[in-house]
Amino acid sequence: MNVEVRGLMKSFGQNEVLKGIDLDFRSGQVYGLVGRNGAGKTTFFNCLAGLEKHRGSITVDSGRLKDRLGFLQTEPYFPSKLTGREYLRLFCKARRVPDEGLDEQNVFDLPLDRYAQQYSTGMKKKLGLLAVLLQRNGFFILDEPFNGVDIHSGLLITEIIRRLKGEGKTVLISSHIFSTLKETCDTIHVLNEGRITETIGKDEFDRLEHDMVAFAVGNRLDALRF
Ligand SMILES: Nc1ncnc2c1ncn2[C@@H]1O[C@H](COP(=O)(O)OP(=O)(O)OP(=O)(O)O)[C@@H](O)[C@H]1O
Repeated sequence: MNVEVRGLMKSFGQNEVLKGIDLDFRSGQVYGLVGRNGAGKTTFFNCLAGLEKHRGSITVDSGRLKDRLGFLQTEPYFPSKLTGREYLRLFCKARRVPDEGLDEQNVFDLPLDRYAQQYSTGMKKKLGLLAVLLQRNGFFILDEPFNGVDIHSGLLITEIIRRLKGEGKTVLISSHIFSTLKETCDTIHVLNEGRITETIGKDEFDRLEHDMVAFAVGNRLDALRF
């Protein structure tokens, strides 16, 4: 699924968070979006998902984005009194895909008959991811998919992203853990003060990481006595 974003702008009152984003997302590609806390990554995702009003255009090569979008939010929301199994069924029903074989497809070994709201942080993330995977979407936005998940699950998620790419899906990830982006992405976009300031291909990931360490650490700690 190919998606073209042009001149996307979003403000909250006087706070101009996105000041004109132009990006292209292509089938079979994995994109990373990095930026400091508050840079606007989640706001950008919410605009793509149609959850926030914005200026600018989002064009899709076929159909409507929202009909093929799997959006894993940073903190997925779960209604009370809904079990993991019921949550997965609800997602399948929304896309009219079969909800059979949920136990076999429960690759994260989640306790599907417990209330999802009572899951741990990592379990909630994995349930949210499983739900959008079962829907067989074409475009995935994964907002911090590795946050809070254990090492085994992190490895599994890395492999899932590789396989989504192999299936020709489009994947957009944000993560504060650079190594996970290095392992999964083809391209990384840097969001800074409302604009995309750098777009980096695989061969430059090490250089970007080096620049980030230099900027983040530099001589900042010299004044700290511990
Ligand atoms: N609903 C809202 N109302 C007002 N301001 C908002 C709202 N949502 C986000 N913001 C502001 O927009 C800016 C970008 O926030 P956003 O959550 O998109 O950043 P982020 O890059 O995802 O940050 P983080 O890495 O911490 O998750 C911040 O200044 C934030 O306070």
